[in-house]
Amino acid sequence: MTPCVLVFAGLDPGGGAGLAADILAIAAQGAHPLPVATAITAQDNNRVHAASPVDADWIARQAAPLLAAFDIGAVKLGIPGNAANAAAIADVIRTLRARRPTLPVVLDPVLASGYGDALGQGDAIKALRELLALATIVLPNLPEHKALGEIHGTQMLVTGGHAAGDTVVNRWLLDGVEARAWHWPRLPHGYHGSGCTLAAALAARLALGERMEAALDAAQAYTHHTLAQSYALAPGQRIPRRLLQLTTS
Ligand SMILES: Cc1ncc(COP(=O)(O)O)c(N)n1
Repeated sequence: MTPCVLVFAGLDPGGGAGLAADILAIAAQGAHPLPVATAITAQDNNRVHAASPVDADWIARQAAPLLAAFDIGAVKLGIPGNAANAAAIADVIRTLRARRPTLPVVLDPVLASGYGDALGQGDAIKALRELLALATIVLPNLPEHKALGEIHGTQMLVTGGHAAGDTVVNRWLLDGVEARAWHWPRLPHGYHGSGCTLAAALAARLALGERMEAALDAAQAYTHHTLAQSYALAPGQRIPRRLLQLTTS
């Protein structure tokens, strides 16, 4: 059966990040996305102009029919929008975990856009706190890792895209101790939605039943490929190519 990944994330109508990115990245792994909207945003490939959370009631309302009808193999968390939405998402996860205690939950702790634009209301770290405690693995970039610190009992993949150098080093930490590091050749551009792509692909791989190390391998290789094959819609950040191109030779 095709496994489902329940996604909580914001809508980027530019199609570069958030739900649109997650849907493509999950489908590309062979899993089925269940996209629950947490916020509506106004953005292009570079800047976030505005973000508005959905009513917190609508988190449970969107998720309820999905929980009733579908077998959920993993959860991917992007921006919650505000603290009330984060609490409602945490309730959904607790319901799912009561059925399946080992349910993988992948959290992309988005504190701001690449340019530092806000993606929600209120203190983003405070809103994430309850979700961080429920996550199986958290994928912070270097600035996010610095802001969050270590989270006891939670695995992390700290992505090194923000450091200098010809290689991007992604570090897998178990309780703060490095289990493995991956080295990827640095690509020459900036990308919109690369963090979303990696977290969504990882959640899909876990839903497909892969073990964490294999899933991390596959999700990073896929993400690197989407960046290497990226395309431009406008000057500035490029868009990861998340769907394979069919050749017609
Ligand atoms: C709705 C939404 N969610 C997340 C991001 C961050 O994207 P990135 O993966 O580039 O950090 C974004 N720009 N918009």
